[in-house]
Amino acid sequence: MVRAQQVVVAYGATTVVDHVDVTVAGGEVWALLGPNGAGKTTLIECLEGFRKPDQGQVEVLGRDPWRAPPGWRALIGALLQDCRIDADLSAAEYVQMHRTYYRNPRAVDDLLTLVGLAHVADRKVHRLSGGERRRLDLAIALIGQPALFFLDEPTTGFDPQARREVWRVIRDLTATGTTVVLTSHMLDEVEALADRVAILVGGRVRREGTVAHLRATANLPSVVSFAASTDTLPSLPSVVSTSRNAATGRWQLHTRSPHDTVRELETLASGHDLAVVDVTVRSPTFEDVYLDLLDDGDKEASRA
Ligand SMILES: Nc1ncnc2c1ncn2[C@@H]1O[C@H](COP(=O)(O)OP(=O)(O)OP(=O)(O)O)[C@@H](O)[C@H]1O
Repeated sequence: MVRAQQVVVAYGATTVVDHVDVTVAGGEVWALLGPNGAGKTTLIECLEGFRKPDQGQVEVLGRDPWRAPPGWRALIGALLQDCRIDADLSAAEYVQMHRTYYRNPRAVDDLLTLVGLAHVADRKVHRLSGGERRRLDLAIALIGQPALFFLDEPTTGFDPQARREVWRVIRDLTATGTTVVLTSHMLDEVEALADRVAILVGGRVRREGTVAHLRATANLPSVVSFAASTDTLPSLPSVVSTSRNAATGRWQLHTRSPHDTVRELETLASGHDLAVVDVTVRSPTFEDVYLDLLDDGDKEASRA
């Protein structure tokens, strides 16, 4: 669906996309992550045909997006970051107005139901809440039944329940073969939706793979934490490092095998008649993994 090779974009003397390769297969959710200013929007604009790369080849649905015919654009849906809706129309009228731009538009009712806005179909657009407007953006982006869907921060401003509803809409789309290119700073969203992730730092892809692959590569420790009636602890074989929270007095054991650590802790407690209570185990989140990879990326960039 998407193939980009050695894409370079520079603004004046500053290269913001630096020899990037992208491959996205049909029906896949491919997520692009990276800190502010990493070059994500610039790269996505090249894939959408809104920007011509200075170097490299881009092919989307078999065409160069920059020179693609109008029929090509009808196969692409895009939910941009800053859609501003300003109209004295109802939600249904607003969708209907946009339907006239498409050859095979989805029905208004279907679209409003799909994004959970059927109950406000007759409400004026300017009276919709922020989250409802964003859902209306999503409805508009889905009118043409796109084969490839660009989603930029799709759930910004949504409440937790609404976010999950949008995730469901996205999963339903991919189940019917739609391919999704997602950019988001919300790592739980990326973890919930993405089949593959690329991490862009300083215009270069520093890491790529499934969330599980990125987790395994990072190999971050879990934390076993507990309260205990002691000021000293002997070292346990599975523990990488030990710390104690001065305010709460809780112990924290950093470990790559939390099961072993809990077992060793039980043995220690029973052997020394030690009261160990309120034991919790926290695995690294995808956010921990991402931040760790960014640290590594920074080190690699400074070495380069
Ligand atoms: N028209 C322009 N002229 C000069 N510099 C630009 C222009 N557009 C973007 N930039 C710079 O290029 C870099 C990459 O911008 P881009 O918008 O692609 O980043 P991003 O990863 O999408 O960031 P964010 O997460 O903040 O949206 C930034 O440093 C930005 O300031």
